[in-house]
Amino acid sequence: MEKLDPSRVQASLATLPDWTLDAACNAIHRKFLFDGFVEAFAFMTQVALAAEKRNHHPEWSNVYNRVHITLTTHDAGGLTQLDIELARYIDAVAQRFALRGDES
Ligand SMILES: C[C@H](O)[C@H](O)[C@H]1CNC2=NC(N)=NC(=O)C2=N1
Repeated sequence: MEKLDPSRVQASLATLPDWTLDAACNAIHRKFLFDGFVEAFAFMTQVALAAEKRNHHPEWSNVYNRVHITLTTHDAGGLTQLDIELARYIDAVAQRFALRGDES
């Protein structure tokens, strides 16, 4: 999978307003705040199954009701279309939960 060039990254991010690009433009990240651990883990379970199906996996951490996700393509050394598509899927899953915000 080809690394996206900077203009493609910018264009894709325009459609993913809740995701932040890192300084090196090699990864995007988003923080989620759920009602509690059960909701956070249910969200993670759905994302995990989709990630495994795509063979494209998030870097993430969870503390109680917080989930922090970073997406990058290790094999390409940066962002690819796989990250953009996984981010879109993750946003769709998150929409089914009552998010308390994405502040940390
Ligand atoms: C061997 C296996 O196919 C690769 O390591 C896959 C697995 N999941 C992956 N996930 C992500 N985010 N980036 C990768 O480059 C990647 N590579």
